[in-house]
Amino acid sequence: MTRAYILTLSCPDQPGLVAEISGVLAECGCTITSSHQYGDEISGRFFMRIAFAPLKDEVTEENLRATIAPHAEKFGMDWALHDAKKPARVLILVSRFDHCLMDLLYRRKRGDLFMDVPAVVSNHMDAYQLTASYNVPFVHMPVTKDTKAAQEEKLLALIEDEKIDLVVLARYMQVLSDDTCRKLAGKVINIHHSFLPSFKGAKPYHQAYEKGVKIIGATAHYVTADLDEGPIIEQNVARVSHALTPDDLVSVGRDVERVTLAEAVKLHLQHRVLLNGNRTVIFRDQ
Ligand SMILES: Nc1nc2c(c(=O)[nH]1)N[C@@H](CN(C=O)c1ccc(C(=O)N[C@@H](CCC(=O)O)C(=O)O)cc1)CN2
Repeated sequence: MTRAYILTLSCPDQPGLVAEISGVLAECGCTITSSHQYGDEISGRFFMRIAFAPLKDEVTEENLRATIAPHAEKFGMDWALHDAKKPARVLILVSRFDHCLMDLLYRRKRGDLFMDVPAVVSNHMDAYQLTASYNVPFVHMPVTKDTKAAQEEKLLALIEDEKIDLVVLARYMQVLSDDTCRKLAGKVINIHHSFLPSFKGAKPYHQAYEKGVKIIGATAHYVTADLDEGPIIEQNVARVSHALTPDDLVSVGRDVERVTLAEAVKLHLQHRVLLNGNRTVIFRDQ
């Protein structure tokens, strides 16, 4: 099987970074298949994503890491090397509304999302049938004010036991604790059903209706302890009119939400999203 890797990195910007990294990969007998870089003038940081393939069998992930490490240290890089042929293990959390869950499971079945889904977790039973229809294990974790902490401990144990790489909140309507957010930093993506920063909270469509907006949207972002404030990955919008009721807005929003979340998950799985403080750098292939 042909091997392929993705290197992502960020560091203080300075001359010679691209030459240094491409030189290291050439030294390892690797060919670069795609490369994106960006220098943020305001933060002074440099960001890079390189997809490459070894041309020699003796080049392994282990010796690639050993070769890259001293060069990365020299430049103070935050870096990660990913095996592009290894599917990520993704845990999906959902409450009652299953449109985003259905979209993710369908795209995985079609091969549009390169991931394994060891389980779906929900605080309700509404999504059980859908999950079962995709032969994915369903874990029911009801949450009340009294059981929230204990249920989050069970969730963290499941994430560890299943070696989960990414948690997706696909309309999961419980706020994760600060401690859980810290432990899972950069590994949880949420779909918020508004065009953030407008209409934060649990009922954005009703807020939008009351405001009489002409455009509604959805926002996929990394989850932080600050509700609906995490780094934004993807956003989309749809035009609406005065004639639409709050329920109509919910209906229009479903398609915007599922498309926005699926795109954000795809970008993350392809290691095209790099964190830049509370913002993101997105390296799309077109
Ligand atoms: N730590 C975080 N946890 C979660 C976030 C987040 O940004 N940070 N996003 C939410 C999803 N969400 C909006 O996108 C959201 C979900 C729920 C609520 C809310 O107020 N929930 C109430 C309970 C509501 C219910 O039981 O139906 C609450 O938790 O008291 C606001 C926003 C997912 N988690």
